[in-house]
Amino acid sequence: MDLIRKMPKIDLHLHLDGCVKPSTLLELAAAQHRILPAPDAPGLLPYMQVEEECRSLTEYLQKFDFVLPYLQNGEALERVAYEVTEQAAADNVCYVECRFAPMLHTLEGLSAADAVGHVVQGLQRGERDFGVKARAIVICLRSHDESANREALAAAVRYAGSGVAAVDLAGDEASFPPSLFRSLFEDARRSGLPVTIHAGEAAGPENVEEAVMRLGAVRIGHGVRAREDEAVIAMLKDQRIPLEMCPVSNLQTKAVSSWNDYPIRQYMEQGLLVTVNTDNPTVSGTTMSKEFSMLSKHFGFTAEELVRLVANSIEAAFLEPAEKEELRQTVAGHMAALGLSLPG
Ligand SMILES: O=c1[nH]cnc2c1ncn2[C@H]1C[C@H](O)[C@@H](CO)O1
Ligand SMILES: [Zn+2]
Repeated sequence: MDLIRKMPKIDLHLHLDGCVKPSTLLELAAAQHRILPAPDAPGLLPYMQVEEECRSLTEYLQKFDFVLPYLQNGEALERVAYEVTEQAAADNVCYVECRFAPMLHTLEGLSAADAVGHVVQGLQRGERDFGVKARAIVICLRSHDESANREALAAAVRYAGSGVAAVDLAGDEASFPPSLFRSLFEDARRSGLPVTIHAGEAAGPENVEEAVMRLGAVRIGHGVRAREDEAVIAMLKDQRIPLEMCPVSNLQTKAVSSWNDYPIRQYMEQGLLVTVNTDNPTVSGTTMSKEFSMLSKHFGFTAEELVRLVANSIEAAFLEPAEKEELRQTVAGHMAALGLSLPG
């Protein structure tokens, strides 16, 4: 566990509104003169974190409704983004891609572009203070209409290359298949921003295929159910599409029924480019170190195998080649100090 904690790690799939600290929520609520249902951090946690008995992605997503009312101004957004980098540094995560849906933060008059601007500012301040590299990913939501999603996309394009690294599609996968978003993502691709899409989490492998082949996704969020179709697995392998797997979250949302059933080893043996991420540290009660510990506990992952996952994340990162090389050098240096070598 100590080696896992010290190991330099990368988190490519983490939602801003899924990692608000209860202690921060208390302060945000006080500053906004809002009443919370509990007076202290331990009392708030059950409102912000799923229980063992979570039955589905739909139930999991309800936890986000609790924090969103407090994330409606620039100061709050900048603060939670800053704390993403602080939390990353505390777990030796040296690069983080933090995703969020700007339209969820416009309920009190903030524009989508301003929301993105504040998050980017928080991440950049965190980069300076904590020595963690950070980029934002802008999420379009499955439950939002075309015009809301176009506003989110326009905000992403405005910050493309200056803080925003990609666009994503998230939300209720079971009710809204990716095919509904073809025209939106055609425009996203035209803008030059890379695309990652949540798929194969709460619906089948056809969504993974659609996301890659029709929506132009160059990475897939989760992809757990891709295993139900050999042709989809072959496509992911041939096109070297990274999977952003989030083991603890995937168990909670019932993308799989048990650890025994989790296809991570199978995917690695099939030659897929697997990365491991947290999804929502507060909602899921996890950290990168916990994710790696679970893999070591349930699948016997060795230190070398965990290092391979970190190397995969470097390959999958939405960074320019020179920045990626710089990240590789940093990670390789930290690994070497622990007696570990980063594969090329
Ligand atoms: O695992 C997930 N799958 C689909 N949507 C998700 C997941 N985790 C968070 N979200 C949604 C809820 C958040 O409010 C939104 C923006 O971060 O993204
Ligand atoms: Zn996610």
